[in-house]
Amino acid sequence: LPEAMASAAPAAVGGVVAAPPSSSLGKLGPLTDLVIERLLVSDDVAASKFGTDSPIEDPAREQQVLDQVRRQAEDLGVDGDAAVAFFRDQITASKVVQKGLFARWTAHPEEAPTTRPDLAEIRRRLDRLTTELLDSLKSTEHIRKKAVACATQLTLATASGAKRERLDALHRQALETATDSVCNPAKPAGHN
Ligand SMILES: O=C(O)C(=O)C[C@]1(C(=O)O)C=C[C@@H](O)C=C1
Repeated sequence: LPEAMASAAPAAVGGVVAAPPSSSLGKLGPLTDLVIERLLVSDDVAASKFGTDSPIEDPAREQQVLDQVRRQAEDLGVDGDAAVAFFRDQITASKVVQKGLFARWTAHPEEAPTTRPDLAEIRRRLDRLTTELLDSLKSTEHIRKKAVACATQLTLATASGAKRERLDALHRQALETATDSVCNPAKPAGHN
C-alpha cells in the first residue's frame, strides 16, 4: 500500500536508500501475502454490506467457495480436506474482520465508508485469490510438513507482513485465525 510505504522511513545504508520489503519474508512470505490480501478484501466485503440487508454470513456462498476449493485442490493434487480446512479459516477470518468493522462503523459512523463497492465484483476477486492461494499451498507443501521450520517461517512471514501493511489489532487477530492451519496440513476432523 503506497501510503504505508511512504510513511516507513527508509534507512540509508552505505549511501543507498533501502526500500522497505514489498513482500512478507521467508519461504511462507508469498502465501502470507495472499492471506493478507484476502483479509484486506474483507474490508471491501464489509463496505459492500454495511447499511444494507445483506448479512455478513452467507452459507450458500460459503458452500460455493468450499466446493470450488475442493474441485481445484484435487485438480492440483493438493489434499482436499486440508485445503477445505484452510479455506474455512479464511472465511472465519473474513467474518472476524467484517464483524469488527461493522461494530467500529456503528460506534463511529464518521469512520463508515461513504461508497458501497459491488459484492459480485469483489467475489470475482475472491475467486481469483482462491486459485492463487491453492497454487501457493501446493508450492509450500514441502516446508509446511516440517512442524518446526514451518512455525518459524510462519512467525517471520506474518510478523513482517503485519508490520508492512500496518495491520491494526483486528486484522492481526484475523491473520492469526487465517493462518491457524498452515503448519497442520493433516488437522483432525472436528476442529472446526
Ligand atoms: O462473499 C461474501 O459475502 C463474504 O462475506 C465473504 C465470505 C468468504 O470469506 O468467502 C465470508 C463470509 C460469508 O459467509 C461468505 C463468504
